[in-house]
Amino acid sequence: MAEQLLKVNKVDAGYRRGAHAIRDINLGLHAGDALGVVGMNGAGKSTLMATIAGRLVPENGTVELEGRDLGRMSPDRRARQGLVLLPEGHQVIGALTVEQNLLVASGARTFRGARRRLAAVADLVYGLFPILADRADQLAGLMSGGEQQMLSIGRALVTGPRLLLLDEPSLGLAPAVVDRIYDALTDLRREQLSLVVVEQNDTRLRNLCNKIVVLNSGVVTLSAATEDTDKDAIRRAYFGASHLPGDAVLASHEAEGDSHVQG
Ligand SMILES: Nc1ncnc2c1ncn2[C@@H]1O[C@H](COP(=O)(O)OP(=O)(O)OP(=O)(O)O)[C@@H](O)[C@H]1O
Repeated sequence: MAEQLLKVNKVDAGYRRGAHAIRDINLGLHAGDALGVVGMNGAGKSTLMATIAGRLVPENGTVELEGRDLGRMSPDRRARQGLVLLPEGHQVIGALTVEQNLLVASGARTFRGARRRLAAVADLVYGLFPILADRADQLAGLMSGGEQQMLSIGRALVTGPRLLLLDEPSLGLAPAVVDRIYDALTDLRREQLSLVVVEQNDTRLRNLCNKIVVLNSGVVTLSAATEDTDKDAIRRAYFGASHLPGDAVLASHEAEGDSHVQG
């Protein structure tokens, strides 16, 4: 079998020595895979993403890219290797225009270099999100939450990722906007971009991703091919076998995930 693009091997990580927010995490991803990570508030999803991206150094275990232990490699260097994190919240510079945001995000040292990098992915970025082309000269800070999220994804794409980590890309967005974002992520998968996507709710992840992991209190409680799992199995892993709630509790979580108001 081909070498894994990403391997997370027995990782413990956290914010204080000995107090692990995530424990004994094992994950594997091949090129072209999309892995969905689901879990409730505080389950450890962002901690896992931060650890893969190099913002946190694991206390135990390793994160490997194509078989190479990334050790203490900085997030910037990981991004240059194609491992790019889009953290929670909109990652735009409000005082710059849409196009300037994309140029700055390219990381090129010269304006000409930035233009070249943007030109190389412009068809992809503007094809996914035509509104970014229409609003190229608008200040990013004046755009809606949904448009800012599209620009955030555009900024990540300009860096030329091979593996894109998205932390709750639907957070705070209206369902129609979330649909638009997930359509774009589906298109990116077709372009062979590998993805790890974190959400509190599994509904959209099950359509996008070929693998699903559920985190509960910092540990993996389910790890499966999406086709081998179903909503009930995810629900049990999500809440933990010792605490199976009634439908009302899950429904309220699902409603929370699907009914954010800002677009
Ligand atoms: N910067 C931090 N310093 C100390 N503890 C933290 C920090 N960030 C997160 N934690 C703790 O680590 C645990 C996991 O948090 P994490 O943010 O990874 O969960 P999450 O699944 O991403 O939650 P959410 O869906 O609310 O973003 C929680 O107990 C949280 O309180």
